[in-house]
Amino acid sequence: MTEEDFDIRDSQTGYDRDKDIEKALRPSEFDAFSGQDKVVDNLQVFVAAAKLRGESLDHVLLHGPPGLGKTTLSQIIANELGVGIKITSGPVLDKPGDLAGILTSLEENDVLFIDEIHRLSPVVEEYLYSAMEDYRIDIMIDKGPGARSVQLSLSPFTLIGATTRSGLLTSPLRARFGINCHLEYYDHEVLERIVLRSAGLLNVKCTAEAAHEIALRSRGTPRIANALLRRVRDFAQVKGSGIIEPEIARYALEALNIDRYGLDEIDNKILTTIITKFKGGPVGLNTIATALGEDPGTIEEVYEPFLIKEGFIKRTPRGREVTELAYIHLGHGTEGRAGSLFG
Ligand SMILES: Nc1ncnc2c1ncn2[C@@H]1O[C@H](COP(=O)(O)OP(=O)(O)OP(=O)(O)O)[C@@H](O)[C@H]1O
Ligand SMILES: [Mg+2]
Repeated sequence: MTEEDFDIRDSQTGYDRDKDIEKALRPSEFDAFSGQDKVVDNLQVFVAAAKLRGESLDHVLLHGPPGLGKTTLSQIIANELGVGIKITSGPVLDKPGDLAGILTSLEENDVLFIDEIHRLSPVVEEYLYSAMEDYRIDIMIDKGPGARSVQLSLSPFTLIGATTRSGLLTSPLRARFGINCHLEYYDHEVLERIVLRSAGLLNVKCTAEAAHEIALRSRGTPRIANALLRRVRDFAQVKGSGIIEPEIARYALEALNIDRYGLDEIDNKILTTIITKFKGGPVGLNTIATALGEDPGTIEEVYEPFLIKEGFIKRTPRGREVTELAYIHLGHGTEGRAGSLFG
C-alpha cells in the first residue's frame, strides 16, 4: 500500500474530523441500533427492569472486535436508563486515586464506562472489586505516621466495561459482571441498513444497491461501513451526480483499493502466511502468530472470528486451515496445499 491509498486502519483509529462525524452517526436509542438482536433484546429487558425497580443496572461487560458498537451501546444504555455517564479507559487509570476520584463523583445509578478494561493495572483492578461489589472504597487520608485508611460509601452505579480482548480479563473481574454480552460481526443486510441510515444523517442520497456494495466491503463492521460511506460520498460529489449510485460506489471502492471481501491488510497477511509458509495448514495458532510477529490472542479474538465467519479459515482439531475461498481470493494456485480436501 502506498500512503495515498485509503487505509482501512485509519477508520479504526480515526482522524479527529472523522471522530466528530462518527459521534454524529452514533445511535442514541436501542431502536436506532441495528443488529446484535439477541444482545439488544436482553439489554432492553434488563434496563427496563432496573428502571422499574429504581435500582442501578447490574454491571455490564461488552466484548467483541473493534468498531462493532461497544461504546455506542454503553451510551445507549445510560441514555435509556436516563442516567449520567462518565467515560474513562483502562490505560488512563494509573493509580487507585484516579479511580476513586471518578467513583465518588458518580450520582445514584449513573454509568461508569471503562473502555479497554483489560488494560487496567492490577492495583486499580483490585480497587475496583469492592466498589463493584459493595459500593465501597477505602481511601487513605494523611501521609506518614498519621496515615490511615477510611471506608467511603459510594452511590450505587453501573460499571460498563468494554474490551476487544476478553481473554485477557482476570476471572475475579469477569465474575463481577452480572451481564455479559458478546458482539458479533454484522451481516451484510444489517450493514446495508446502517449505511442507509448514516447516508440520511449525512444528507446524501444513496440507493439500496449502492449501500449493499458498501456493506459487502465493510468487514462486518459498522465503523468501517460509515467510513467507506463518507469516502464514497466524496467521489459521488466530485466525480458523480452527488447521489450514491452503484456505479460510482463501485468506482470509488476500486479507486480506494478496498478489498472485494472487505479484508484488511492483516487479514490478508494471515491468509497469505498460512498458504505460503504452511501449505494452507493445518497449522497452530501460535505458529501463525510467531510467523506474523503478532500476539496470538489478538489474532484469535480480533482477526480470526471474521475470517472464520466469512469462510476463509476453518478451525480443525489440528489447527487452522485456509479454505478454497482463500486461495481463490488471493489468486494463489492450490498446488502446494496440504491434505486432499480439494484434490
Ligand atoms: N448497531 C449499530 N447501528 C448503527 N451504527 C452503529 C452500530 N454499531 C456501531 N455503529 C457505528 O459504528 C461506530 C463505531 O462504533 P463504536 O465506537 O461503538 O465501536 P466500539 O465497539 O466501541 O469500537 P472500539 O473497540 O474500537 O472502541 C459508531 O460511531 C456508530 O456510529
Ligand atoms: Mg469503543
